[in-house]
Amino acid sequence: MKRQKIVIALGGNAIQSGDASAKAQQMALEKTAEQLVGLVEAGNDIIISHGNGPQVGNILLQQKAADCEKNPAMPLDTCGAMSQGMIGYWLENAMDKALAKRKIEKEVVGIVTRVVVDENDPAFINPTKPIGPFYTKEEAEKMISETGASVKEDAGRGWRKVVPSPKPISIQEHRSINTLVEDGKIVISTGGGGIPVVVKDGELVGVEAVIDKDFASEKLAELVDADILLILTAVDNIYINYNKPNQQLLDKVGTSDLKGYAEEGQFAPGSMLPKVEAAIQFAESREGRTTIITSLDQVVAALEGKAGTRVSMEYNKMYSA
Ligand SMILES: Nc1ncnc2c1ncn2[C@@H]1O[C@H](COP(=O)(O)OP(=O)(O)O)[C@@H](O)[C@H]1O
Ligand SMILES: NC(=O)OP(=O)(O)O
Repeated sequence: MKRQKIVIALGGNAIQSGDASAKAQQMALEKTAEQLVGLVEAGNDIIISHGNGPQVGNILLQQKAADCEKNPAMPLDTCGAMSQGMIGYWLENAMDKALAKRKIEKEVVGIVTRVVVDENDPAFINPTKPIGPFYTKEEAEKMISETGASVKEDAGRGWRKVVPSPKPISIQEHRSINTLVEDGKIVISTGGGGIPVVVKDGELVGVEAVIDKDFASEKLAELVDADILLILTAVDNIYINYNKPNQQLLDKVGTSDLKGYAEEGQFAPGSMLPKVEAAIQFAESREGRTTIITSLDQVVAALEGKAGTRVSMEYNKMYSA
């Protein structure tokens, strides 16, 4: 396999599947790291990013539960930073352990990453990013009437608190991230989509938001000039007519066809749609760039072209030729 620079966006199931305890999440990340090390063993340079929706929502609830004069609740940008540090720390330990098992000597470095957004992004007046635990419809309605909270249905899975999710414009630490990866380090960065900041009077100021980690990973992949954006989630492939009797797996798809499928409404907003949009954006950002969407189990096979969905402009030409 040719050596490639890969930005990996880890989906929720790589960190947490039900049990939100530290132990369970650390164990999930150990399994995740075992798979990711396969990419390092094959000689690739990797930068790992990850989601934080469940974790940042839980941290926010913990803040509110403890809120008092001597122990004030922290704002959402700071909760995002906490989730980034927490998951980054677990991931560093998990990667170290998996590397040691395979006798690979590589340093793992976590970077606290700030992501610049636009303070006029329309997302600030239309919160859409689900965070924290799931609620029933009845619980959600009670929360809305009692607290005025923004709570919405999340892709058919239940009801969750929603917060603004502005689009990433730039990644403050991208040059240092690239220096580290070029120096052979495994870098963990842009966790939870990055800590959202806006530029005010020449300074970076945190804002109440959670950036989508697939969009932030895409931005990072462009900025570090990655070859591949690897989006890992719970399914092996993207499908059209997903979960219907005529479901069809996509293995290689051109960005033009994928845009068409998205316009048809093939991808659920809030779950597969942001991944598809990020996939198209990266694949179209420059000739030769590929996005792969697959599951953790298929990660090495997908890099070898034997699994997963590959998105590239190359396939537009192939099918229109
Ligand atoms: N057309 C589709 N093809 C594949 N998966 C889809 C599709 N539409 C919706 N999905 C769902 O989207 C999920 C991925 O979104 P989500 O769980 O939000 O991502 P994450 O892994 O980042 O937490 C898949 O596990 C699948 O259930
Ligand atoms: N920040 C973010 O996109 O997290 P999730 O992937 O967990 O929703």
